[in-house]
Amino acid sequence: MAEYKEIDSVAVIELKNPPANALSKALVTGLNNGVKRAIDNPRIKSIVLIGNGQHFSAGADITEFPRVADVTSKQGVSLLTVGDVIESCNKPVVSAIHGVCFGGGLEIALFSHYRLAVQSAKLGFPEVSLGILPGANGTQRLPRVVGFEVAMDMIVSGKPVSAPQALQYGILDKIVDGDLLTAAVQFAKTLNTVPHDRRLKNVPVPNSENANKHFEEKLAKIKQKQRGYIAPINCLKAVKASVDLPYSEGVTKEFQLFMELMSSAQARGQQYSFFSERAATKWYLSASKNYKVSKDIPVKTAGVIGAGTMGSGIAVSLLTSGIPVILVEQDSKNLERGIELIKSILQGGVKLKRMTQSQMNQILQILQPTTKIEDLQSVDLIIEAVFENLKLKQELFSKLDKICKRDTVLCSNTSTLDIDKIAKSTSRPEKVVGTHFFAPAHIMPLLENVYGNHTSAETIATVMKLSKKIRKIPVLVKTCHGFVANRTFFEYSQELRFVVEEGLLPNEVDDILEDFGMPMGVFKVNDLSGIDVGWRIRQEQAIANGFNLTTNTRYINGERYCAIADKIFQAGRYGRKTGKGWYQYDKPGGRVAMVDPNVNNIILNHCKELGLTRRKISTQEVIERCMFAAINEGFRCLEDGIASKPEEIDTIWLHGFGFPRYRGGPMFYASQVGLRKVYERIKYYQKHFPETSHWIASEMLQRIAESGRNVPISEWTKFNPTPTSSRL
Ligand SMILES: CCC/C=C/C(=O)SCCNC(=O)CCNC(=O)[C@H](O)C(C)(C)COP(=O)([O-])OP(=O)([O-])OC[C@H]1O[C@@H](n2cnc3c(N)ncnc32)[C@H](O)[C@@H]1OP(=O)([O-])[O-]
Repeated sequence: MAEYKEIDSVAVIELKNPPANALSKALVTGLNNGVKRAIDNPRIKSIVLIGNGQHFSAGADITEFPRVADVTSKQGVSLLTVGDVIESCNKPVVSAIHGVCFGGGLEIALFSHYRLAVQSAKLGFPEVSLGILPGANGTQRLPRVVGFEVAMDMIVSGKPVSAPQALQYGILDKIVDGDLLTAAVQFAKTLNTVPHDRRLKNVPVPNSENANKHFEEKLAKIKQKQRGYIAPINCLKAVKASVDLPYSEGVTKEFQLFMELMSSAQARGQQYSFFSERAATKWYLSASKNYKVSKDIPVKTAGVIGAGTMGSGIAVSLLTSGIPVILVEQDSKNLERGIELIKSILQGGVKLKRMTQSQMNQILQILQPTTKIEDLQSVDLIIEAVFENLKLKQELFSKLDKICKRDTVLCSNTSTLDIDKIAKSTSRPEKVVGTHFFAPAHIMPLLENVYGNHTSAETIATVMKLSKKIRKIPVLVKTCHGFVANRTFFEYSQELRFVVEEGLLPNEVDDILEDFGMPMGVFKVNDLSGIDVGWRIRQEQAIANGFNLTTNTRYINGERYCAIADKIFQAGRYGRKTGKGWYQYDKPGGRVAMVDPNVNNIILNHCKELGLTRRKISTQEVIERCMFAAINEGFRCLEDGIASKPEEIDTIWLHGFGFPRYRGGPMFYASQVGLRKVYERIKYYQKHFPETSHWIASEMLQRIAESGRNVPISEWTKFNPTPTSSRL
């Protein structure tokens, strides 16, 4: 776990816990033993700490977190005990850093007396994203190196800094070229004693004159931008303690704030999210088709068809990852508009200093716009982003099948359509796959990849690998109407329209959702995506299923239907783009949403016409109805084999819909509420709303709820009544 060796007068202790040298109990004990052995050996004059493999250390071992005392207490060997041993050691200790040096790893480095790194190293305190704070004195030590403001920014944001930036801040003493171990040993040999100010607890926090002002400003920002999150606030308070209190009292304050977080439900949600988004990327169809064994086709060139908002965003994701793109539109006017869109997205990146003008120009060099679809004949992969219409997509795929080389992967950016129906129009169904991007495609992290009955493992491996290359979080699901994202979101939003029909106004519902932690209420989301878009989808579905949808429709095949959204559409209110939808906006395309009495009139008149008596609806009822409807559908996705584990559904909601990370995702939320209670409330709503089939409880949910025990999420799928053998 920690390997000890001696190079002349230098003891080298190598942290070894693949893949990221997480500081497990065993590693920390090994490190402690190693440092003590070096201290006891009179021939040893200095000590080098270095990481084995790709990283120095990714920090404390998150899998051990439930045992809080092990991580922080001074009993047994904890990060703090070994930290004290390192800092008080009379032989100079040098941390030699490569890869990542995060969290507890950086705390070890800050207990060390000197820090060296290679140019590519990254250093930071990501704890805030796990719902905690750097509880091994990181909040007290970093400010003593970089000052209050920089420490506050680093710890509250959780964002790492590059080695050159760390050198500038004074976190690093030196950046070294060539072999890190050789350079670190050489450096360590030049050291004899440990100067007083190399033990950070002896050093005052520099540049802290304006700490109160910075504190207040940051607090206000957190409350506005990270509404509901408690970790950033405790991180901020802990860093402030480094200025307000002597070191020994500061660490006590840090411990108290740390324990508050560690025992919170938010930390459980955020730590679950860390593991669930990793679990979600591990796809498995069978022993011979899974993320471990299936080989991908390298994507060296790509095509994007359709240069609208989605197509342009997708092209930007590929281009900025270094993949040359051939962008196809049907005429030069649309193509020109797409190019301008791409340029304006990239220009935004330049403005935000995410790239330089010259990098932007280089990116544009690998963009090849064209109106000739034949130009796609030799690309490795194509993503189609045309209008959401099955016939149109089938015609396009049939054409591509004839034009493209045999092993080109054909992807559809459909958000709902059955991949098998699209694949049927080609002679290569094994090469057809869904890549459902979320708008804006160059920003939203989720990529819902969808396989059909004939999609090959090689094709799946290709899109899953590509997703990571273009910095997306991929989830693989099976084809069906709406896949997981839209299937579950549909039930959530439909239930909220019913709530409006029964008594609340759209802004009242949105306020409740935003207080719950959603970044935007569902009616604001609707305005953003376009009320006309939803209307068109409903109309197409109605035509496909042979019924006539009017603004008087109340039931479809016995199912409750709410026509208020259709009435909003009929009033010419298409959403933000027209300056009015469920809300009134400051201008067409504007962002400031205001309550509009005209909308309230449409809703009230609708209820009057139908003879509906409106009632007061509690916050609890609103949350239960939208969340439990989505959760029930999530269980049905598991039953149908559309999702293979609850973590996939949660990752989709976290990264596709901005579900609050501290609640883990809807399925984790259900586990926290308790599945017995969720099930009972679903039964209750079924009794009250028998004309809504999404209240028929999933059999899988029922089985778990009636098992009489608290089944952990990892075991839920064992209760699947209809297991699809290939997915288990
Ligand atoms: C005392 C209190 C104060 C201290 C608090 C802390 O330090 S809090 C900690 C603060 N630190 C963080 O928050 C850092 C979190 N980690 C990261 O940011 C990234 O994992 C990475 C940059 C280290 C590697 O990225 P990458 O894209 O190359 O790879 P990848 O992301 O797929 O990970 C590979 C495998 O390593 C696993 N694993 C990783 N770290 C840990 C860990 N700390 N623990 C356990 N496991 C960890 C990960 O689960 C995965 O396992 P799997 O699925 O293969 O079984």
